[in-house]
Amino acid sequence: MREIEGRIFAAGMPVAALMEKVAKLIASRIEALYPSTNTRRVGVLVGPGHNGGDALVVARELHFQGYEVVVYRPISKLKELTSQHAQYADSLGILCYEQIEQLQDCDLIIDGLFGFGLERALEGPIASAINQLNEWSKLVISIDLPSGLHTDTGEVLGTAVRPARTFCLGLWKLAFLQDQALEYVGTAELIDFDVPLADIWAVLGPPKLKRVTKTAAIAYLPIPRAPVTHKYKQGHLLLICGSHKYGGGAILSGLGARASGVGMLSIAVPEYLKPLLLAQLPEALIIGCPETETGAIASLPDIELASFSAIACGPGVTKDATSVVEKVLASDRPLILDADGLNILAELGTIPTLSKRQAATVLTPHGGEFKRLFPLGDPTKDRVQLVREASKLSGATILLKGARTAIANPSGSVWIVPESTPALARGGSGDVLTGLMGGLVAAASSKALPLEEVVQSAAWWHAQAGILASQERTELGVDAYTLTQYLMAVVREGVE
Ligand SMILES: NC(=O)C1=CN([C@@H]2O[C@H](COP(=O)(O)OP(=O)(O)OC[C@H]3O[C@@H](n4cnc5c(N)ncnc54)[C@H](O)[C@@H]3O)[C@@H](O)[C@H]2O)[C@@H](O)CC1
Ligand SMILES: Nc1ncnc2c1ncn2[C@@H]1O[C@H](COP(=O)(O)OP(=O)(O)O)[C@@H](O)[C@H]1O
Ligand SMILES: [K+]
Repeated sequence: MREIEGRIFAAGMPVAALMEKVAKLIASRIEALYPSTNTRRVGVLVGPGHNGGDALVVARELHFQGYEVVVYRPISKLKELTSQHAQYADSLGILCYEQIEQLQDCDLIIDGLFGFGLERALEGPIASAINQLNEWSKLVISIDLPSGLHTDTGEVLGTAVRPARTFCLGLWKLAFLQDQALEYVGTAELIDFDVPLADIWAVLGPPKLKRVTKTAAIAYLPIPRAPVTHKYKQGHLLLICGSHKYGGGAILSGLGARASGVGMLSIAVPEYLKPLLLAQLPEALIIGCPETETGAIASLPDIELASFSAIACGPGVTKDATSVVEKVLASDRPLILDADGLNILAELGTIPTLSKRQAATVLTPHGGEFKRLFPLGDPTKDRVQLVREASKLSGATILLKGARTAIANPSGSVWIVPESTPALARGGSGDVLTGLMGGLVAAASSKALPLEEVVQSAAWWHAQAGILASQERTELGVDAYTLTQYLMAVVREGVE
């Protein structure tokens, strides 16, 4: 952002003019959301840099709109432009305090302490003031970033403001897409101040980090179908799932795969599950497999793996299905591995095993599985960086599940699903994703859709179904079976 901003300034845009433009946009959003009729007294936290400058321009605008504005300015040494705005605010009679307590009776607090220029951990009186503010549980909104968060990793540097809403300026800062920052940012809104595309490209090159949008996700679904086609042209998925311990995962993945519209669906399960699966998924070919003593799938009988368009393996298989996982890894079919399929891969040795694969592999770990597969660092920290590194090392597409699921590809690109719902944090919802993605990857062969795009489509679709279900049924009403029943509605709304 700093480099992009630098290009804009070098091209002739005055720094002060940009600050004015940005702050006016913020002020008008505040006026729309919190009219002065109900929000009388506004406290503005002003830091030493241009985040503070923005805040002072907002303070001035709100003052002229009839709000009663007071400022808290804990650091007296200000950048020049910020200092000029501070002087002008003083001249208008806007009161300025060095103690946050003076803002305790405000209806709204605007946080302009630090933006992307925060360099080191907050400590001392500023940190105490932020902690105090958080204890008041007041309505707070942050400019650009909650003060205290690292703009890229989203890590809390010492302490951080917890606003109800954050106006992110210009381009989404990476922090907004990192799980660890989400409990801080509140509702995130982008304030678009017309950053020229040419400057973005000049600094970042072709986009390597992408937010999955509805348009991109829908574009890579296998629709519309060719008018003349047949079931084998629409892909054939082999789903390998289930055990005595975990039977339901097979049904959930099967229902996820059904929603993908895949032409043919074969499901390999332990023999005992066959009648149950047949009852739930009459259209599927159910392959009953011999079982280990522990009730896992022991082997895949008489199956020609090469005849499938894709294989998805893992939900509910348990760690005793090693030989099956070895067999699918050795096949030349696109493979999606999930759940214990991943734990088995980790035991086999992730990177040496994957280096022998001849076809594309997609791994869909949650944080715990990721750590076992790739002991690279803590996946609750800078997830985007970690998942990118894991994909580079392994040559596989890695989908790291979470509140902001991140998908990295061997090409170096990372996709992030920018919207989801904690309603999905529930046993079985990942199984649905595996089936859905498996079906889409298999069906993609009919339209020669690239794997990278298909995986992001699946992740988006899954998250949107969760959102839709939780809107209708509350966050408590999205069990994994219900989730499968909402998949179709997402696409119907998307293509309308
Ligand atoms: N392109 C953009 O995104 C635009 C950004 N603007 C604003 O400019 C901000 C960035 O401005 P700056 O680069 O001045 O950075 P900040 O305003 O984020 O803060 C940097 C200042 O804080 C000091 N500082 C850093 N860490 C500290 C710590 N731990 N304790 C005490 N002081 C510390 C630095 O010495 C520096 O003076 C953005 O966040 C945004 O609000 C807008 O004015 C215009 C457009
Ligand atoms: N807090 C959250 N917000 C949004 N999505 C979530 C959240 N927690 C989990 N999810 C999603 O729910 C699914 C859980 O999958 P997983 O952990 O494999 O569960 P299971 O193995 O029980 O099916 C993933 O798609 C994940 O991204
Ligand atoms: K801020």
